Amino acid sequence: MYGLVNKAIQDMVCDRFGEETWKEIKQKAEVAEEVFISMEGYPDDLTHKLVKAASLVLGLSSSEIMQAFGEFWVQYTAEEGYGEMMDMSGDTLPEFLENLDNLHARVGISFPKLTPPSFECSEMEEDSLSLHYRSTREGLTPMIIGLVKGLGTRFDTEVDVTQTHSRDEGNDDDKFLVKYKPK
Ligand SMILES: O=C(O)CCCCN(CCc1ccccc1OCc1ccc(-c2ccc(Oc3ccccc3)cc2)cc1)Cc1ccc(C(=O)O)cc1
Repeated sequence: MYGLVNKAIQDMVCDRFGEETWKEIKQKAEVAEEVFISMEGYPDDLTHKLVKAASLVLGLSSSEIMQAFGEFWVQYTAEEGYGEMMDMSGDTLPEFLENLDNLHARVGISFPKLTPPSFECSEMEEDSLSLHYRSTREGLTPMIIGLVKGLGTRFDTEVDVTQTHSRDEGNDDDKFLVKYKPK
């Protein structure tokens, strides 16, 4: 995973809970890195250790941490220089979700070490769609719920996300019912 993800976790914790709490989380995660270099590749396990340690230190479940992080990521990356790229990926929540693989392909051209998940939309209705999420990574599914909620905020759209299929149940992807209503 690119360091931008770990840096975003650090910034979210520091913004919301302060530097001291972040130091405690890094210590508990046994992460020695002083800083995360956005363009460096880091083992996925480091990110999982940060989420686990944050869950213990903050007294929140890993799922709550990942959902909050997914929501934070949308605004954070828009502010960290990827806003234009995201603007090009759609003017509405359903459009953006349909273009998410193209967005990752564009990022991957500049940053070849990117190993993005794949997203596919199906059963498109006026106010709902099914979102399929496939990834080489385990355990980040709750982040997707937060990401979709973050897109609801970005597109000023009421959104409701419920997981309908899980890889844990032997499906080859996670599937979410996304209901949305532009405000
Ligand atoms: O892998 C999984 O199973 C779950 C992780 C899902 C995280 N994605 C979120 C995708 C997303 C969903 C909804 C709305 C916005 C989203 O992301 C927009 C986006 C995607 C990628 C980047 C990005 C940009 C540069 C990166 O790396 C850098 C950073 C600085 C300098 C050089 C490279 C890494 C990711 C920025 C915004 C983004 C992503 C982040 C990192 C990676 C990766 O390191 O492979 C792959 C994908």
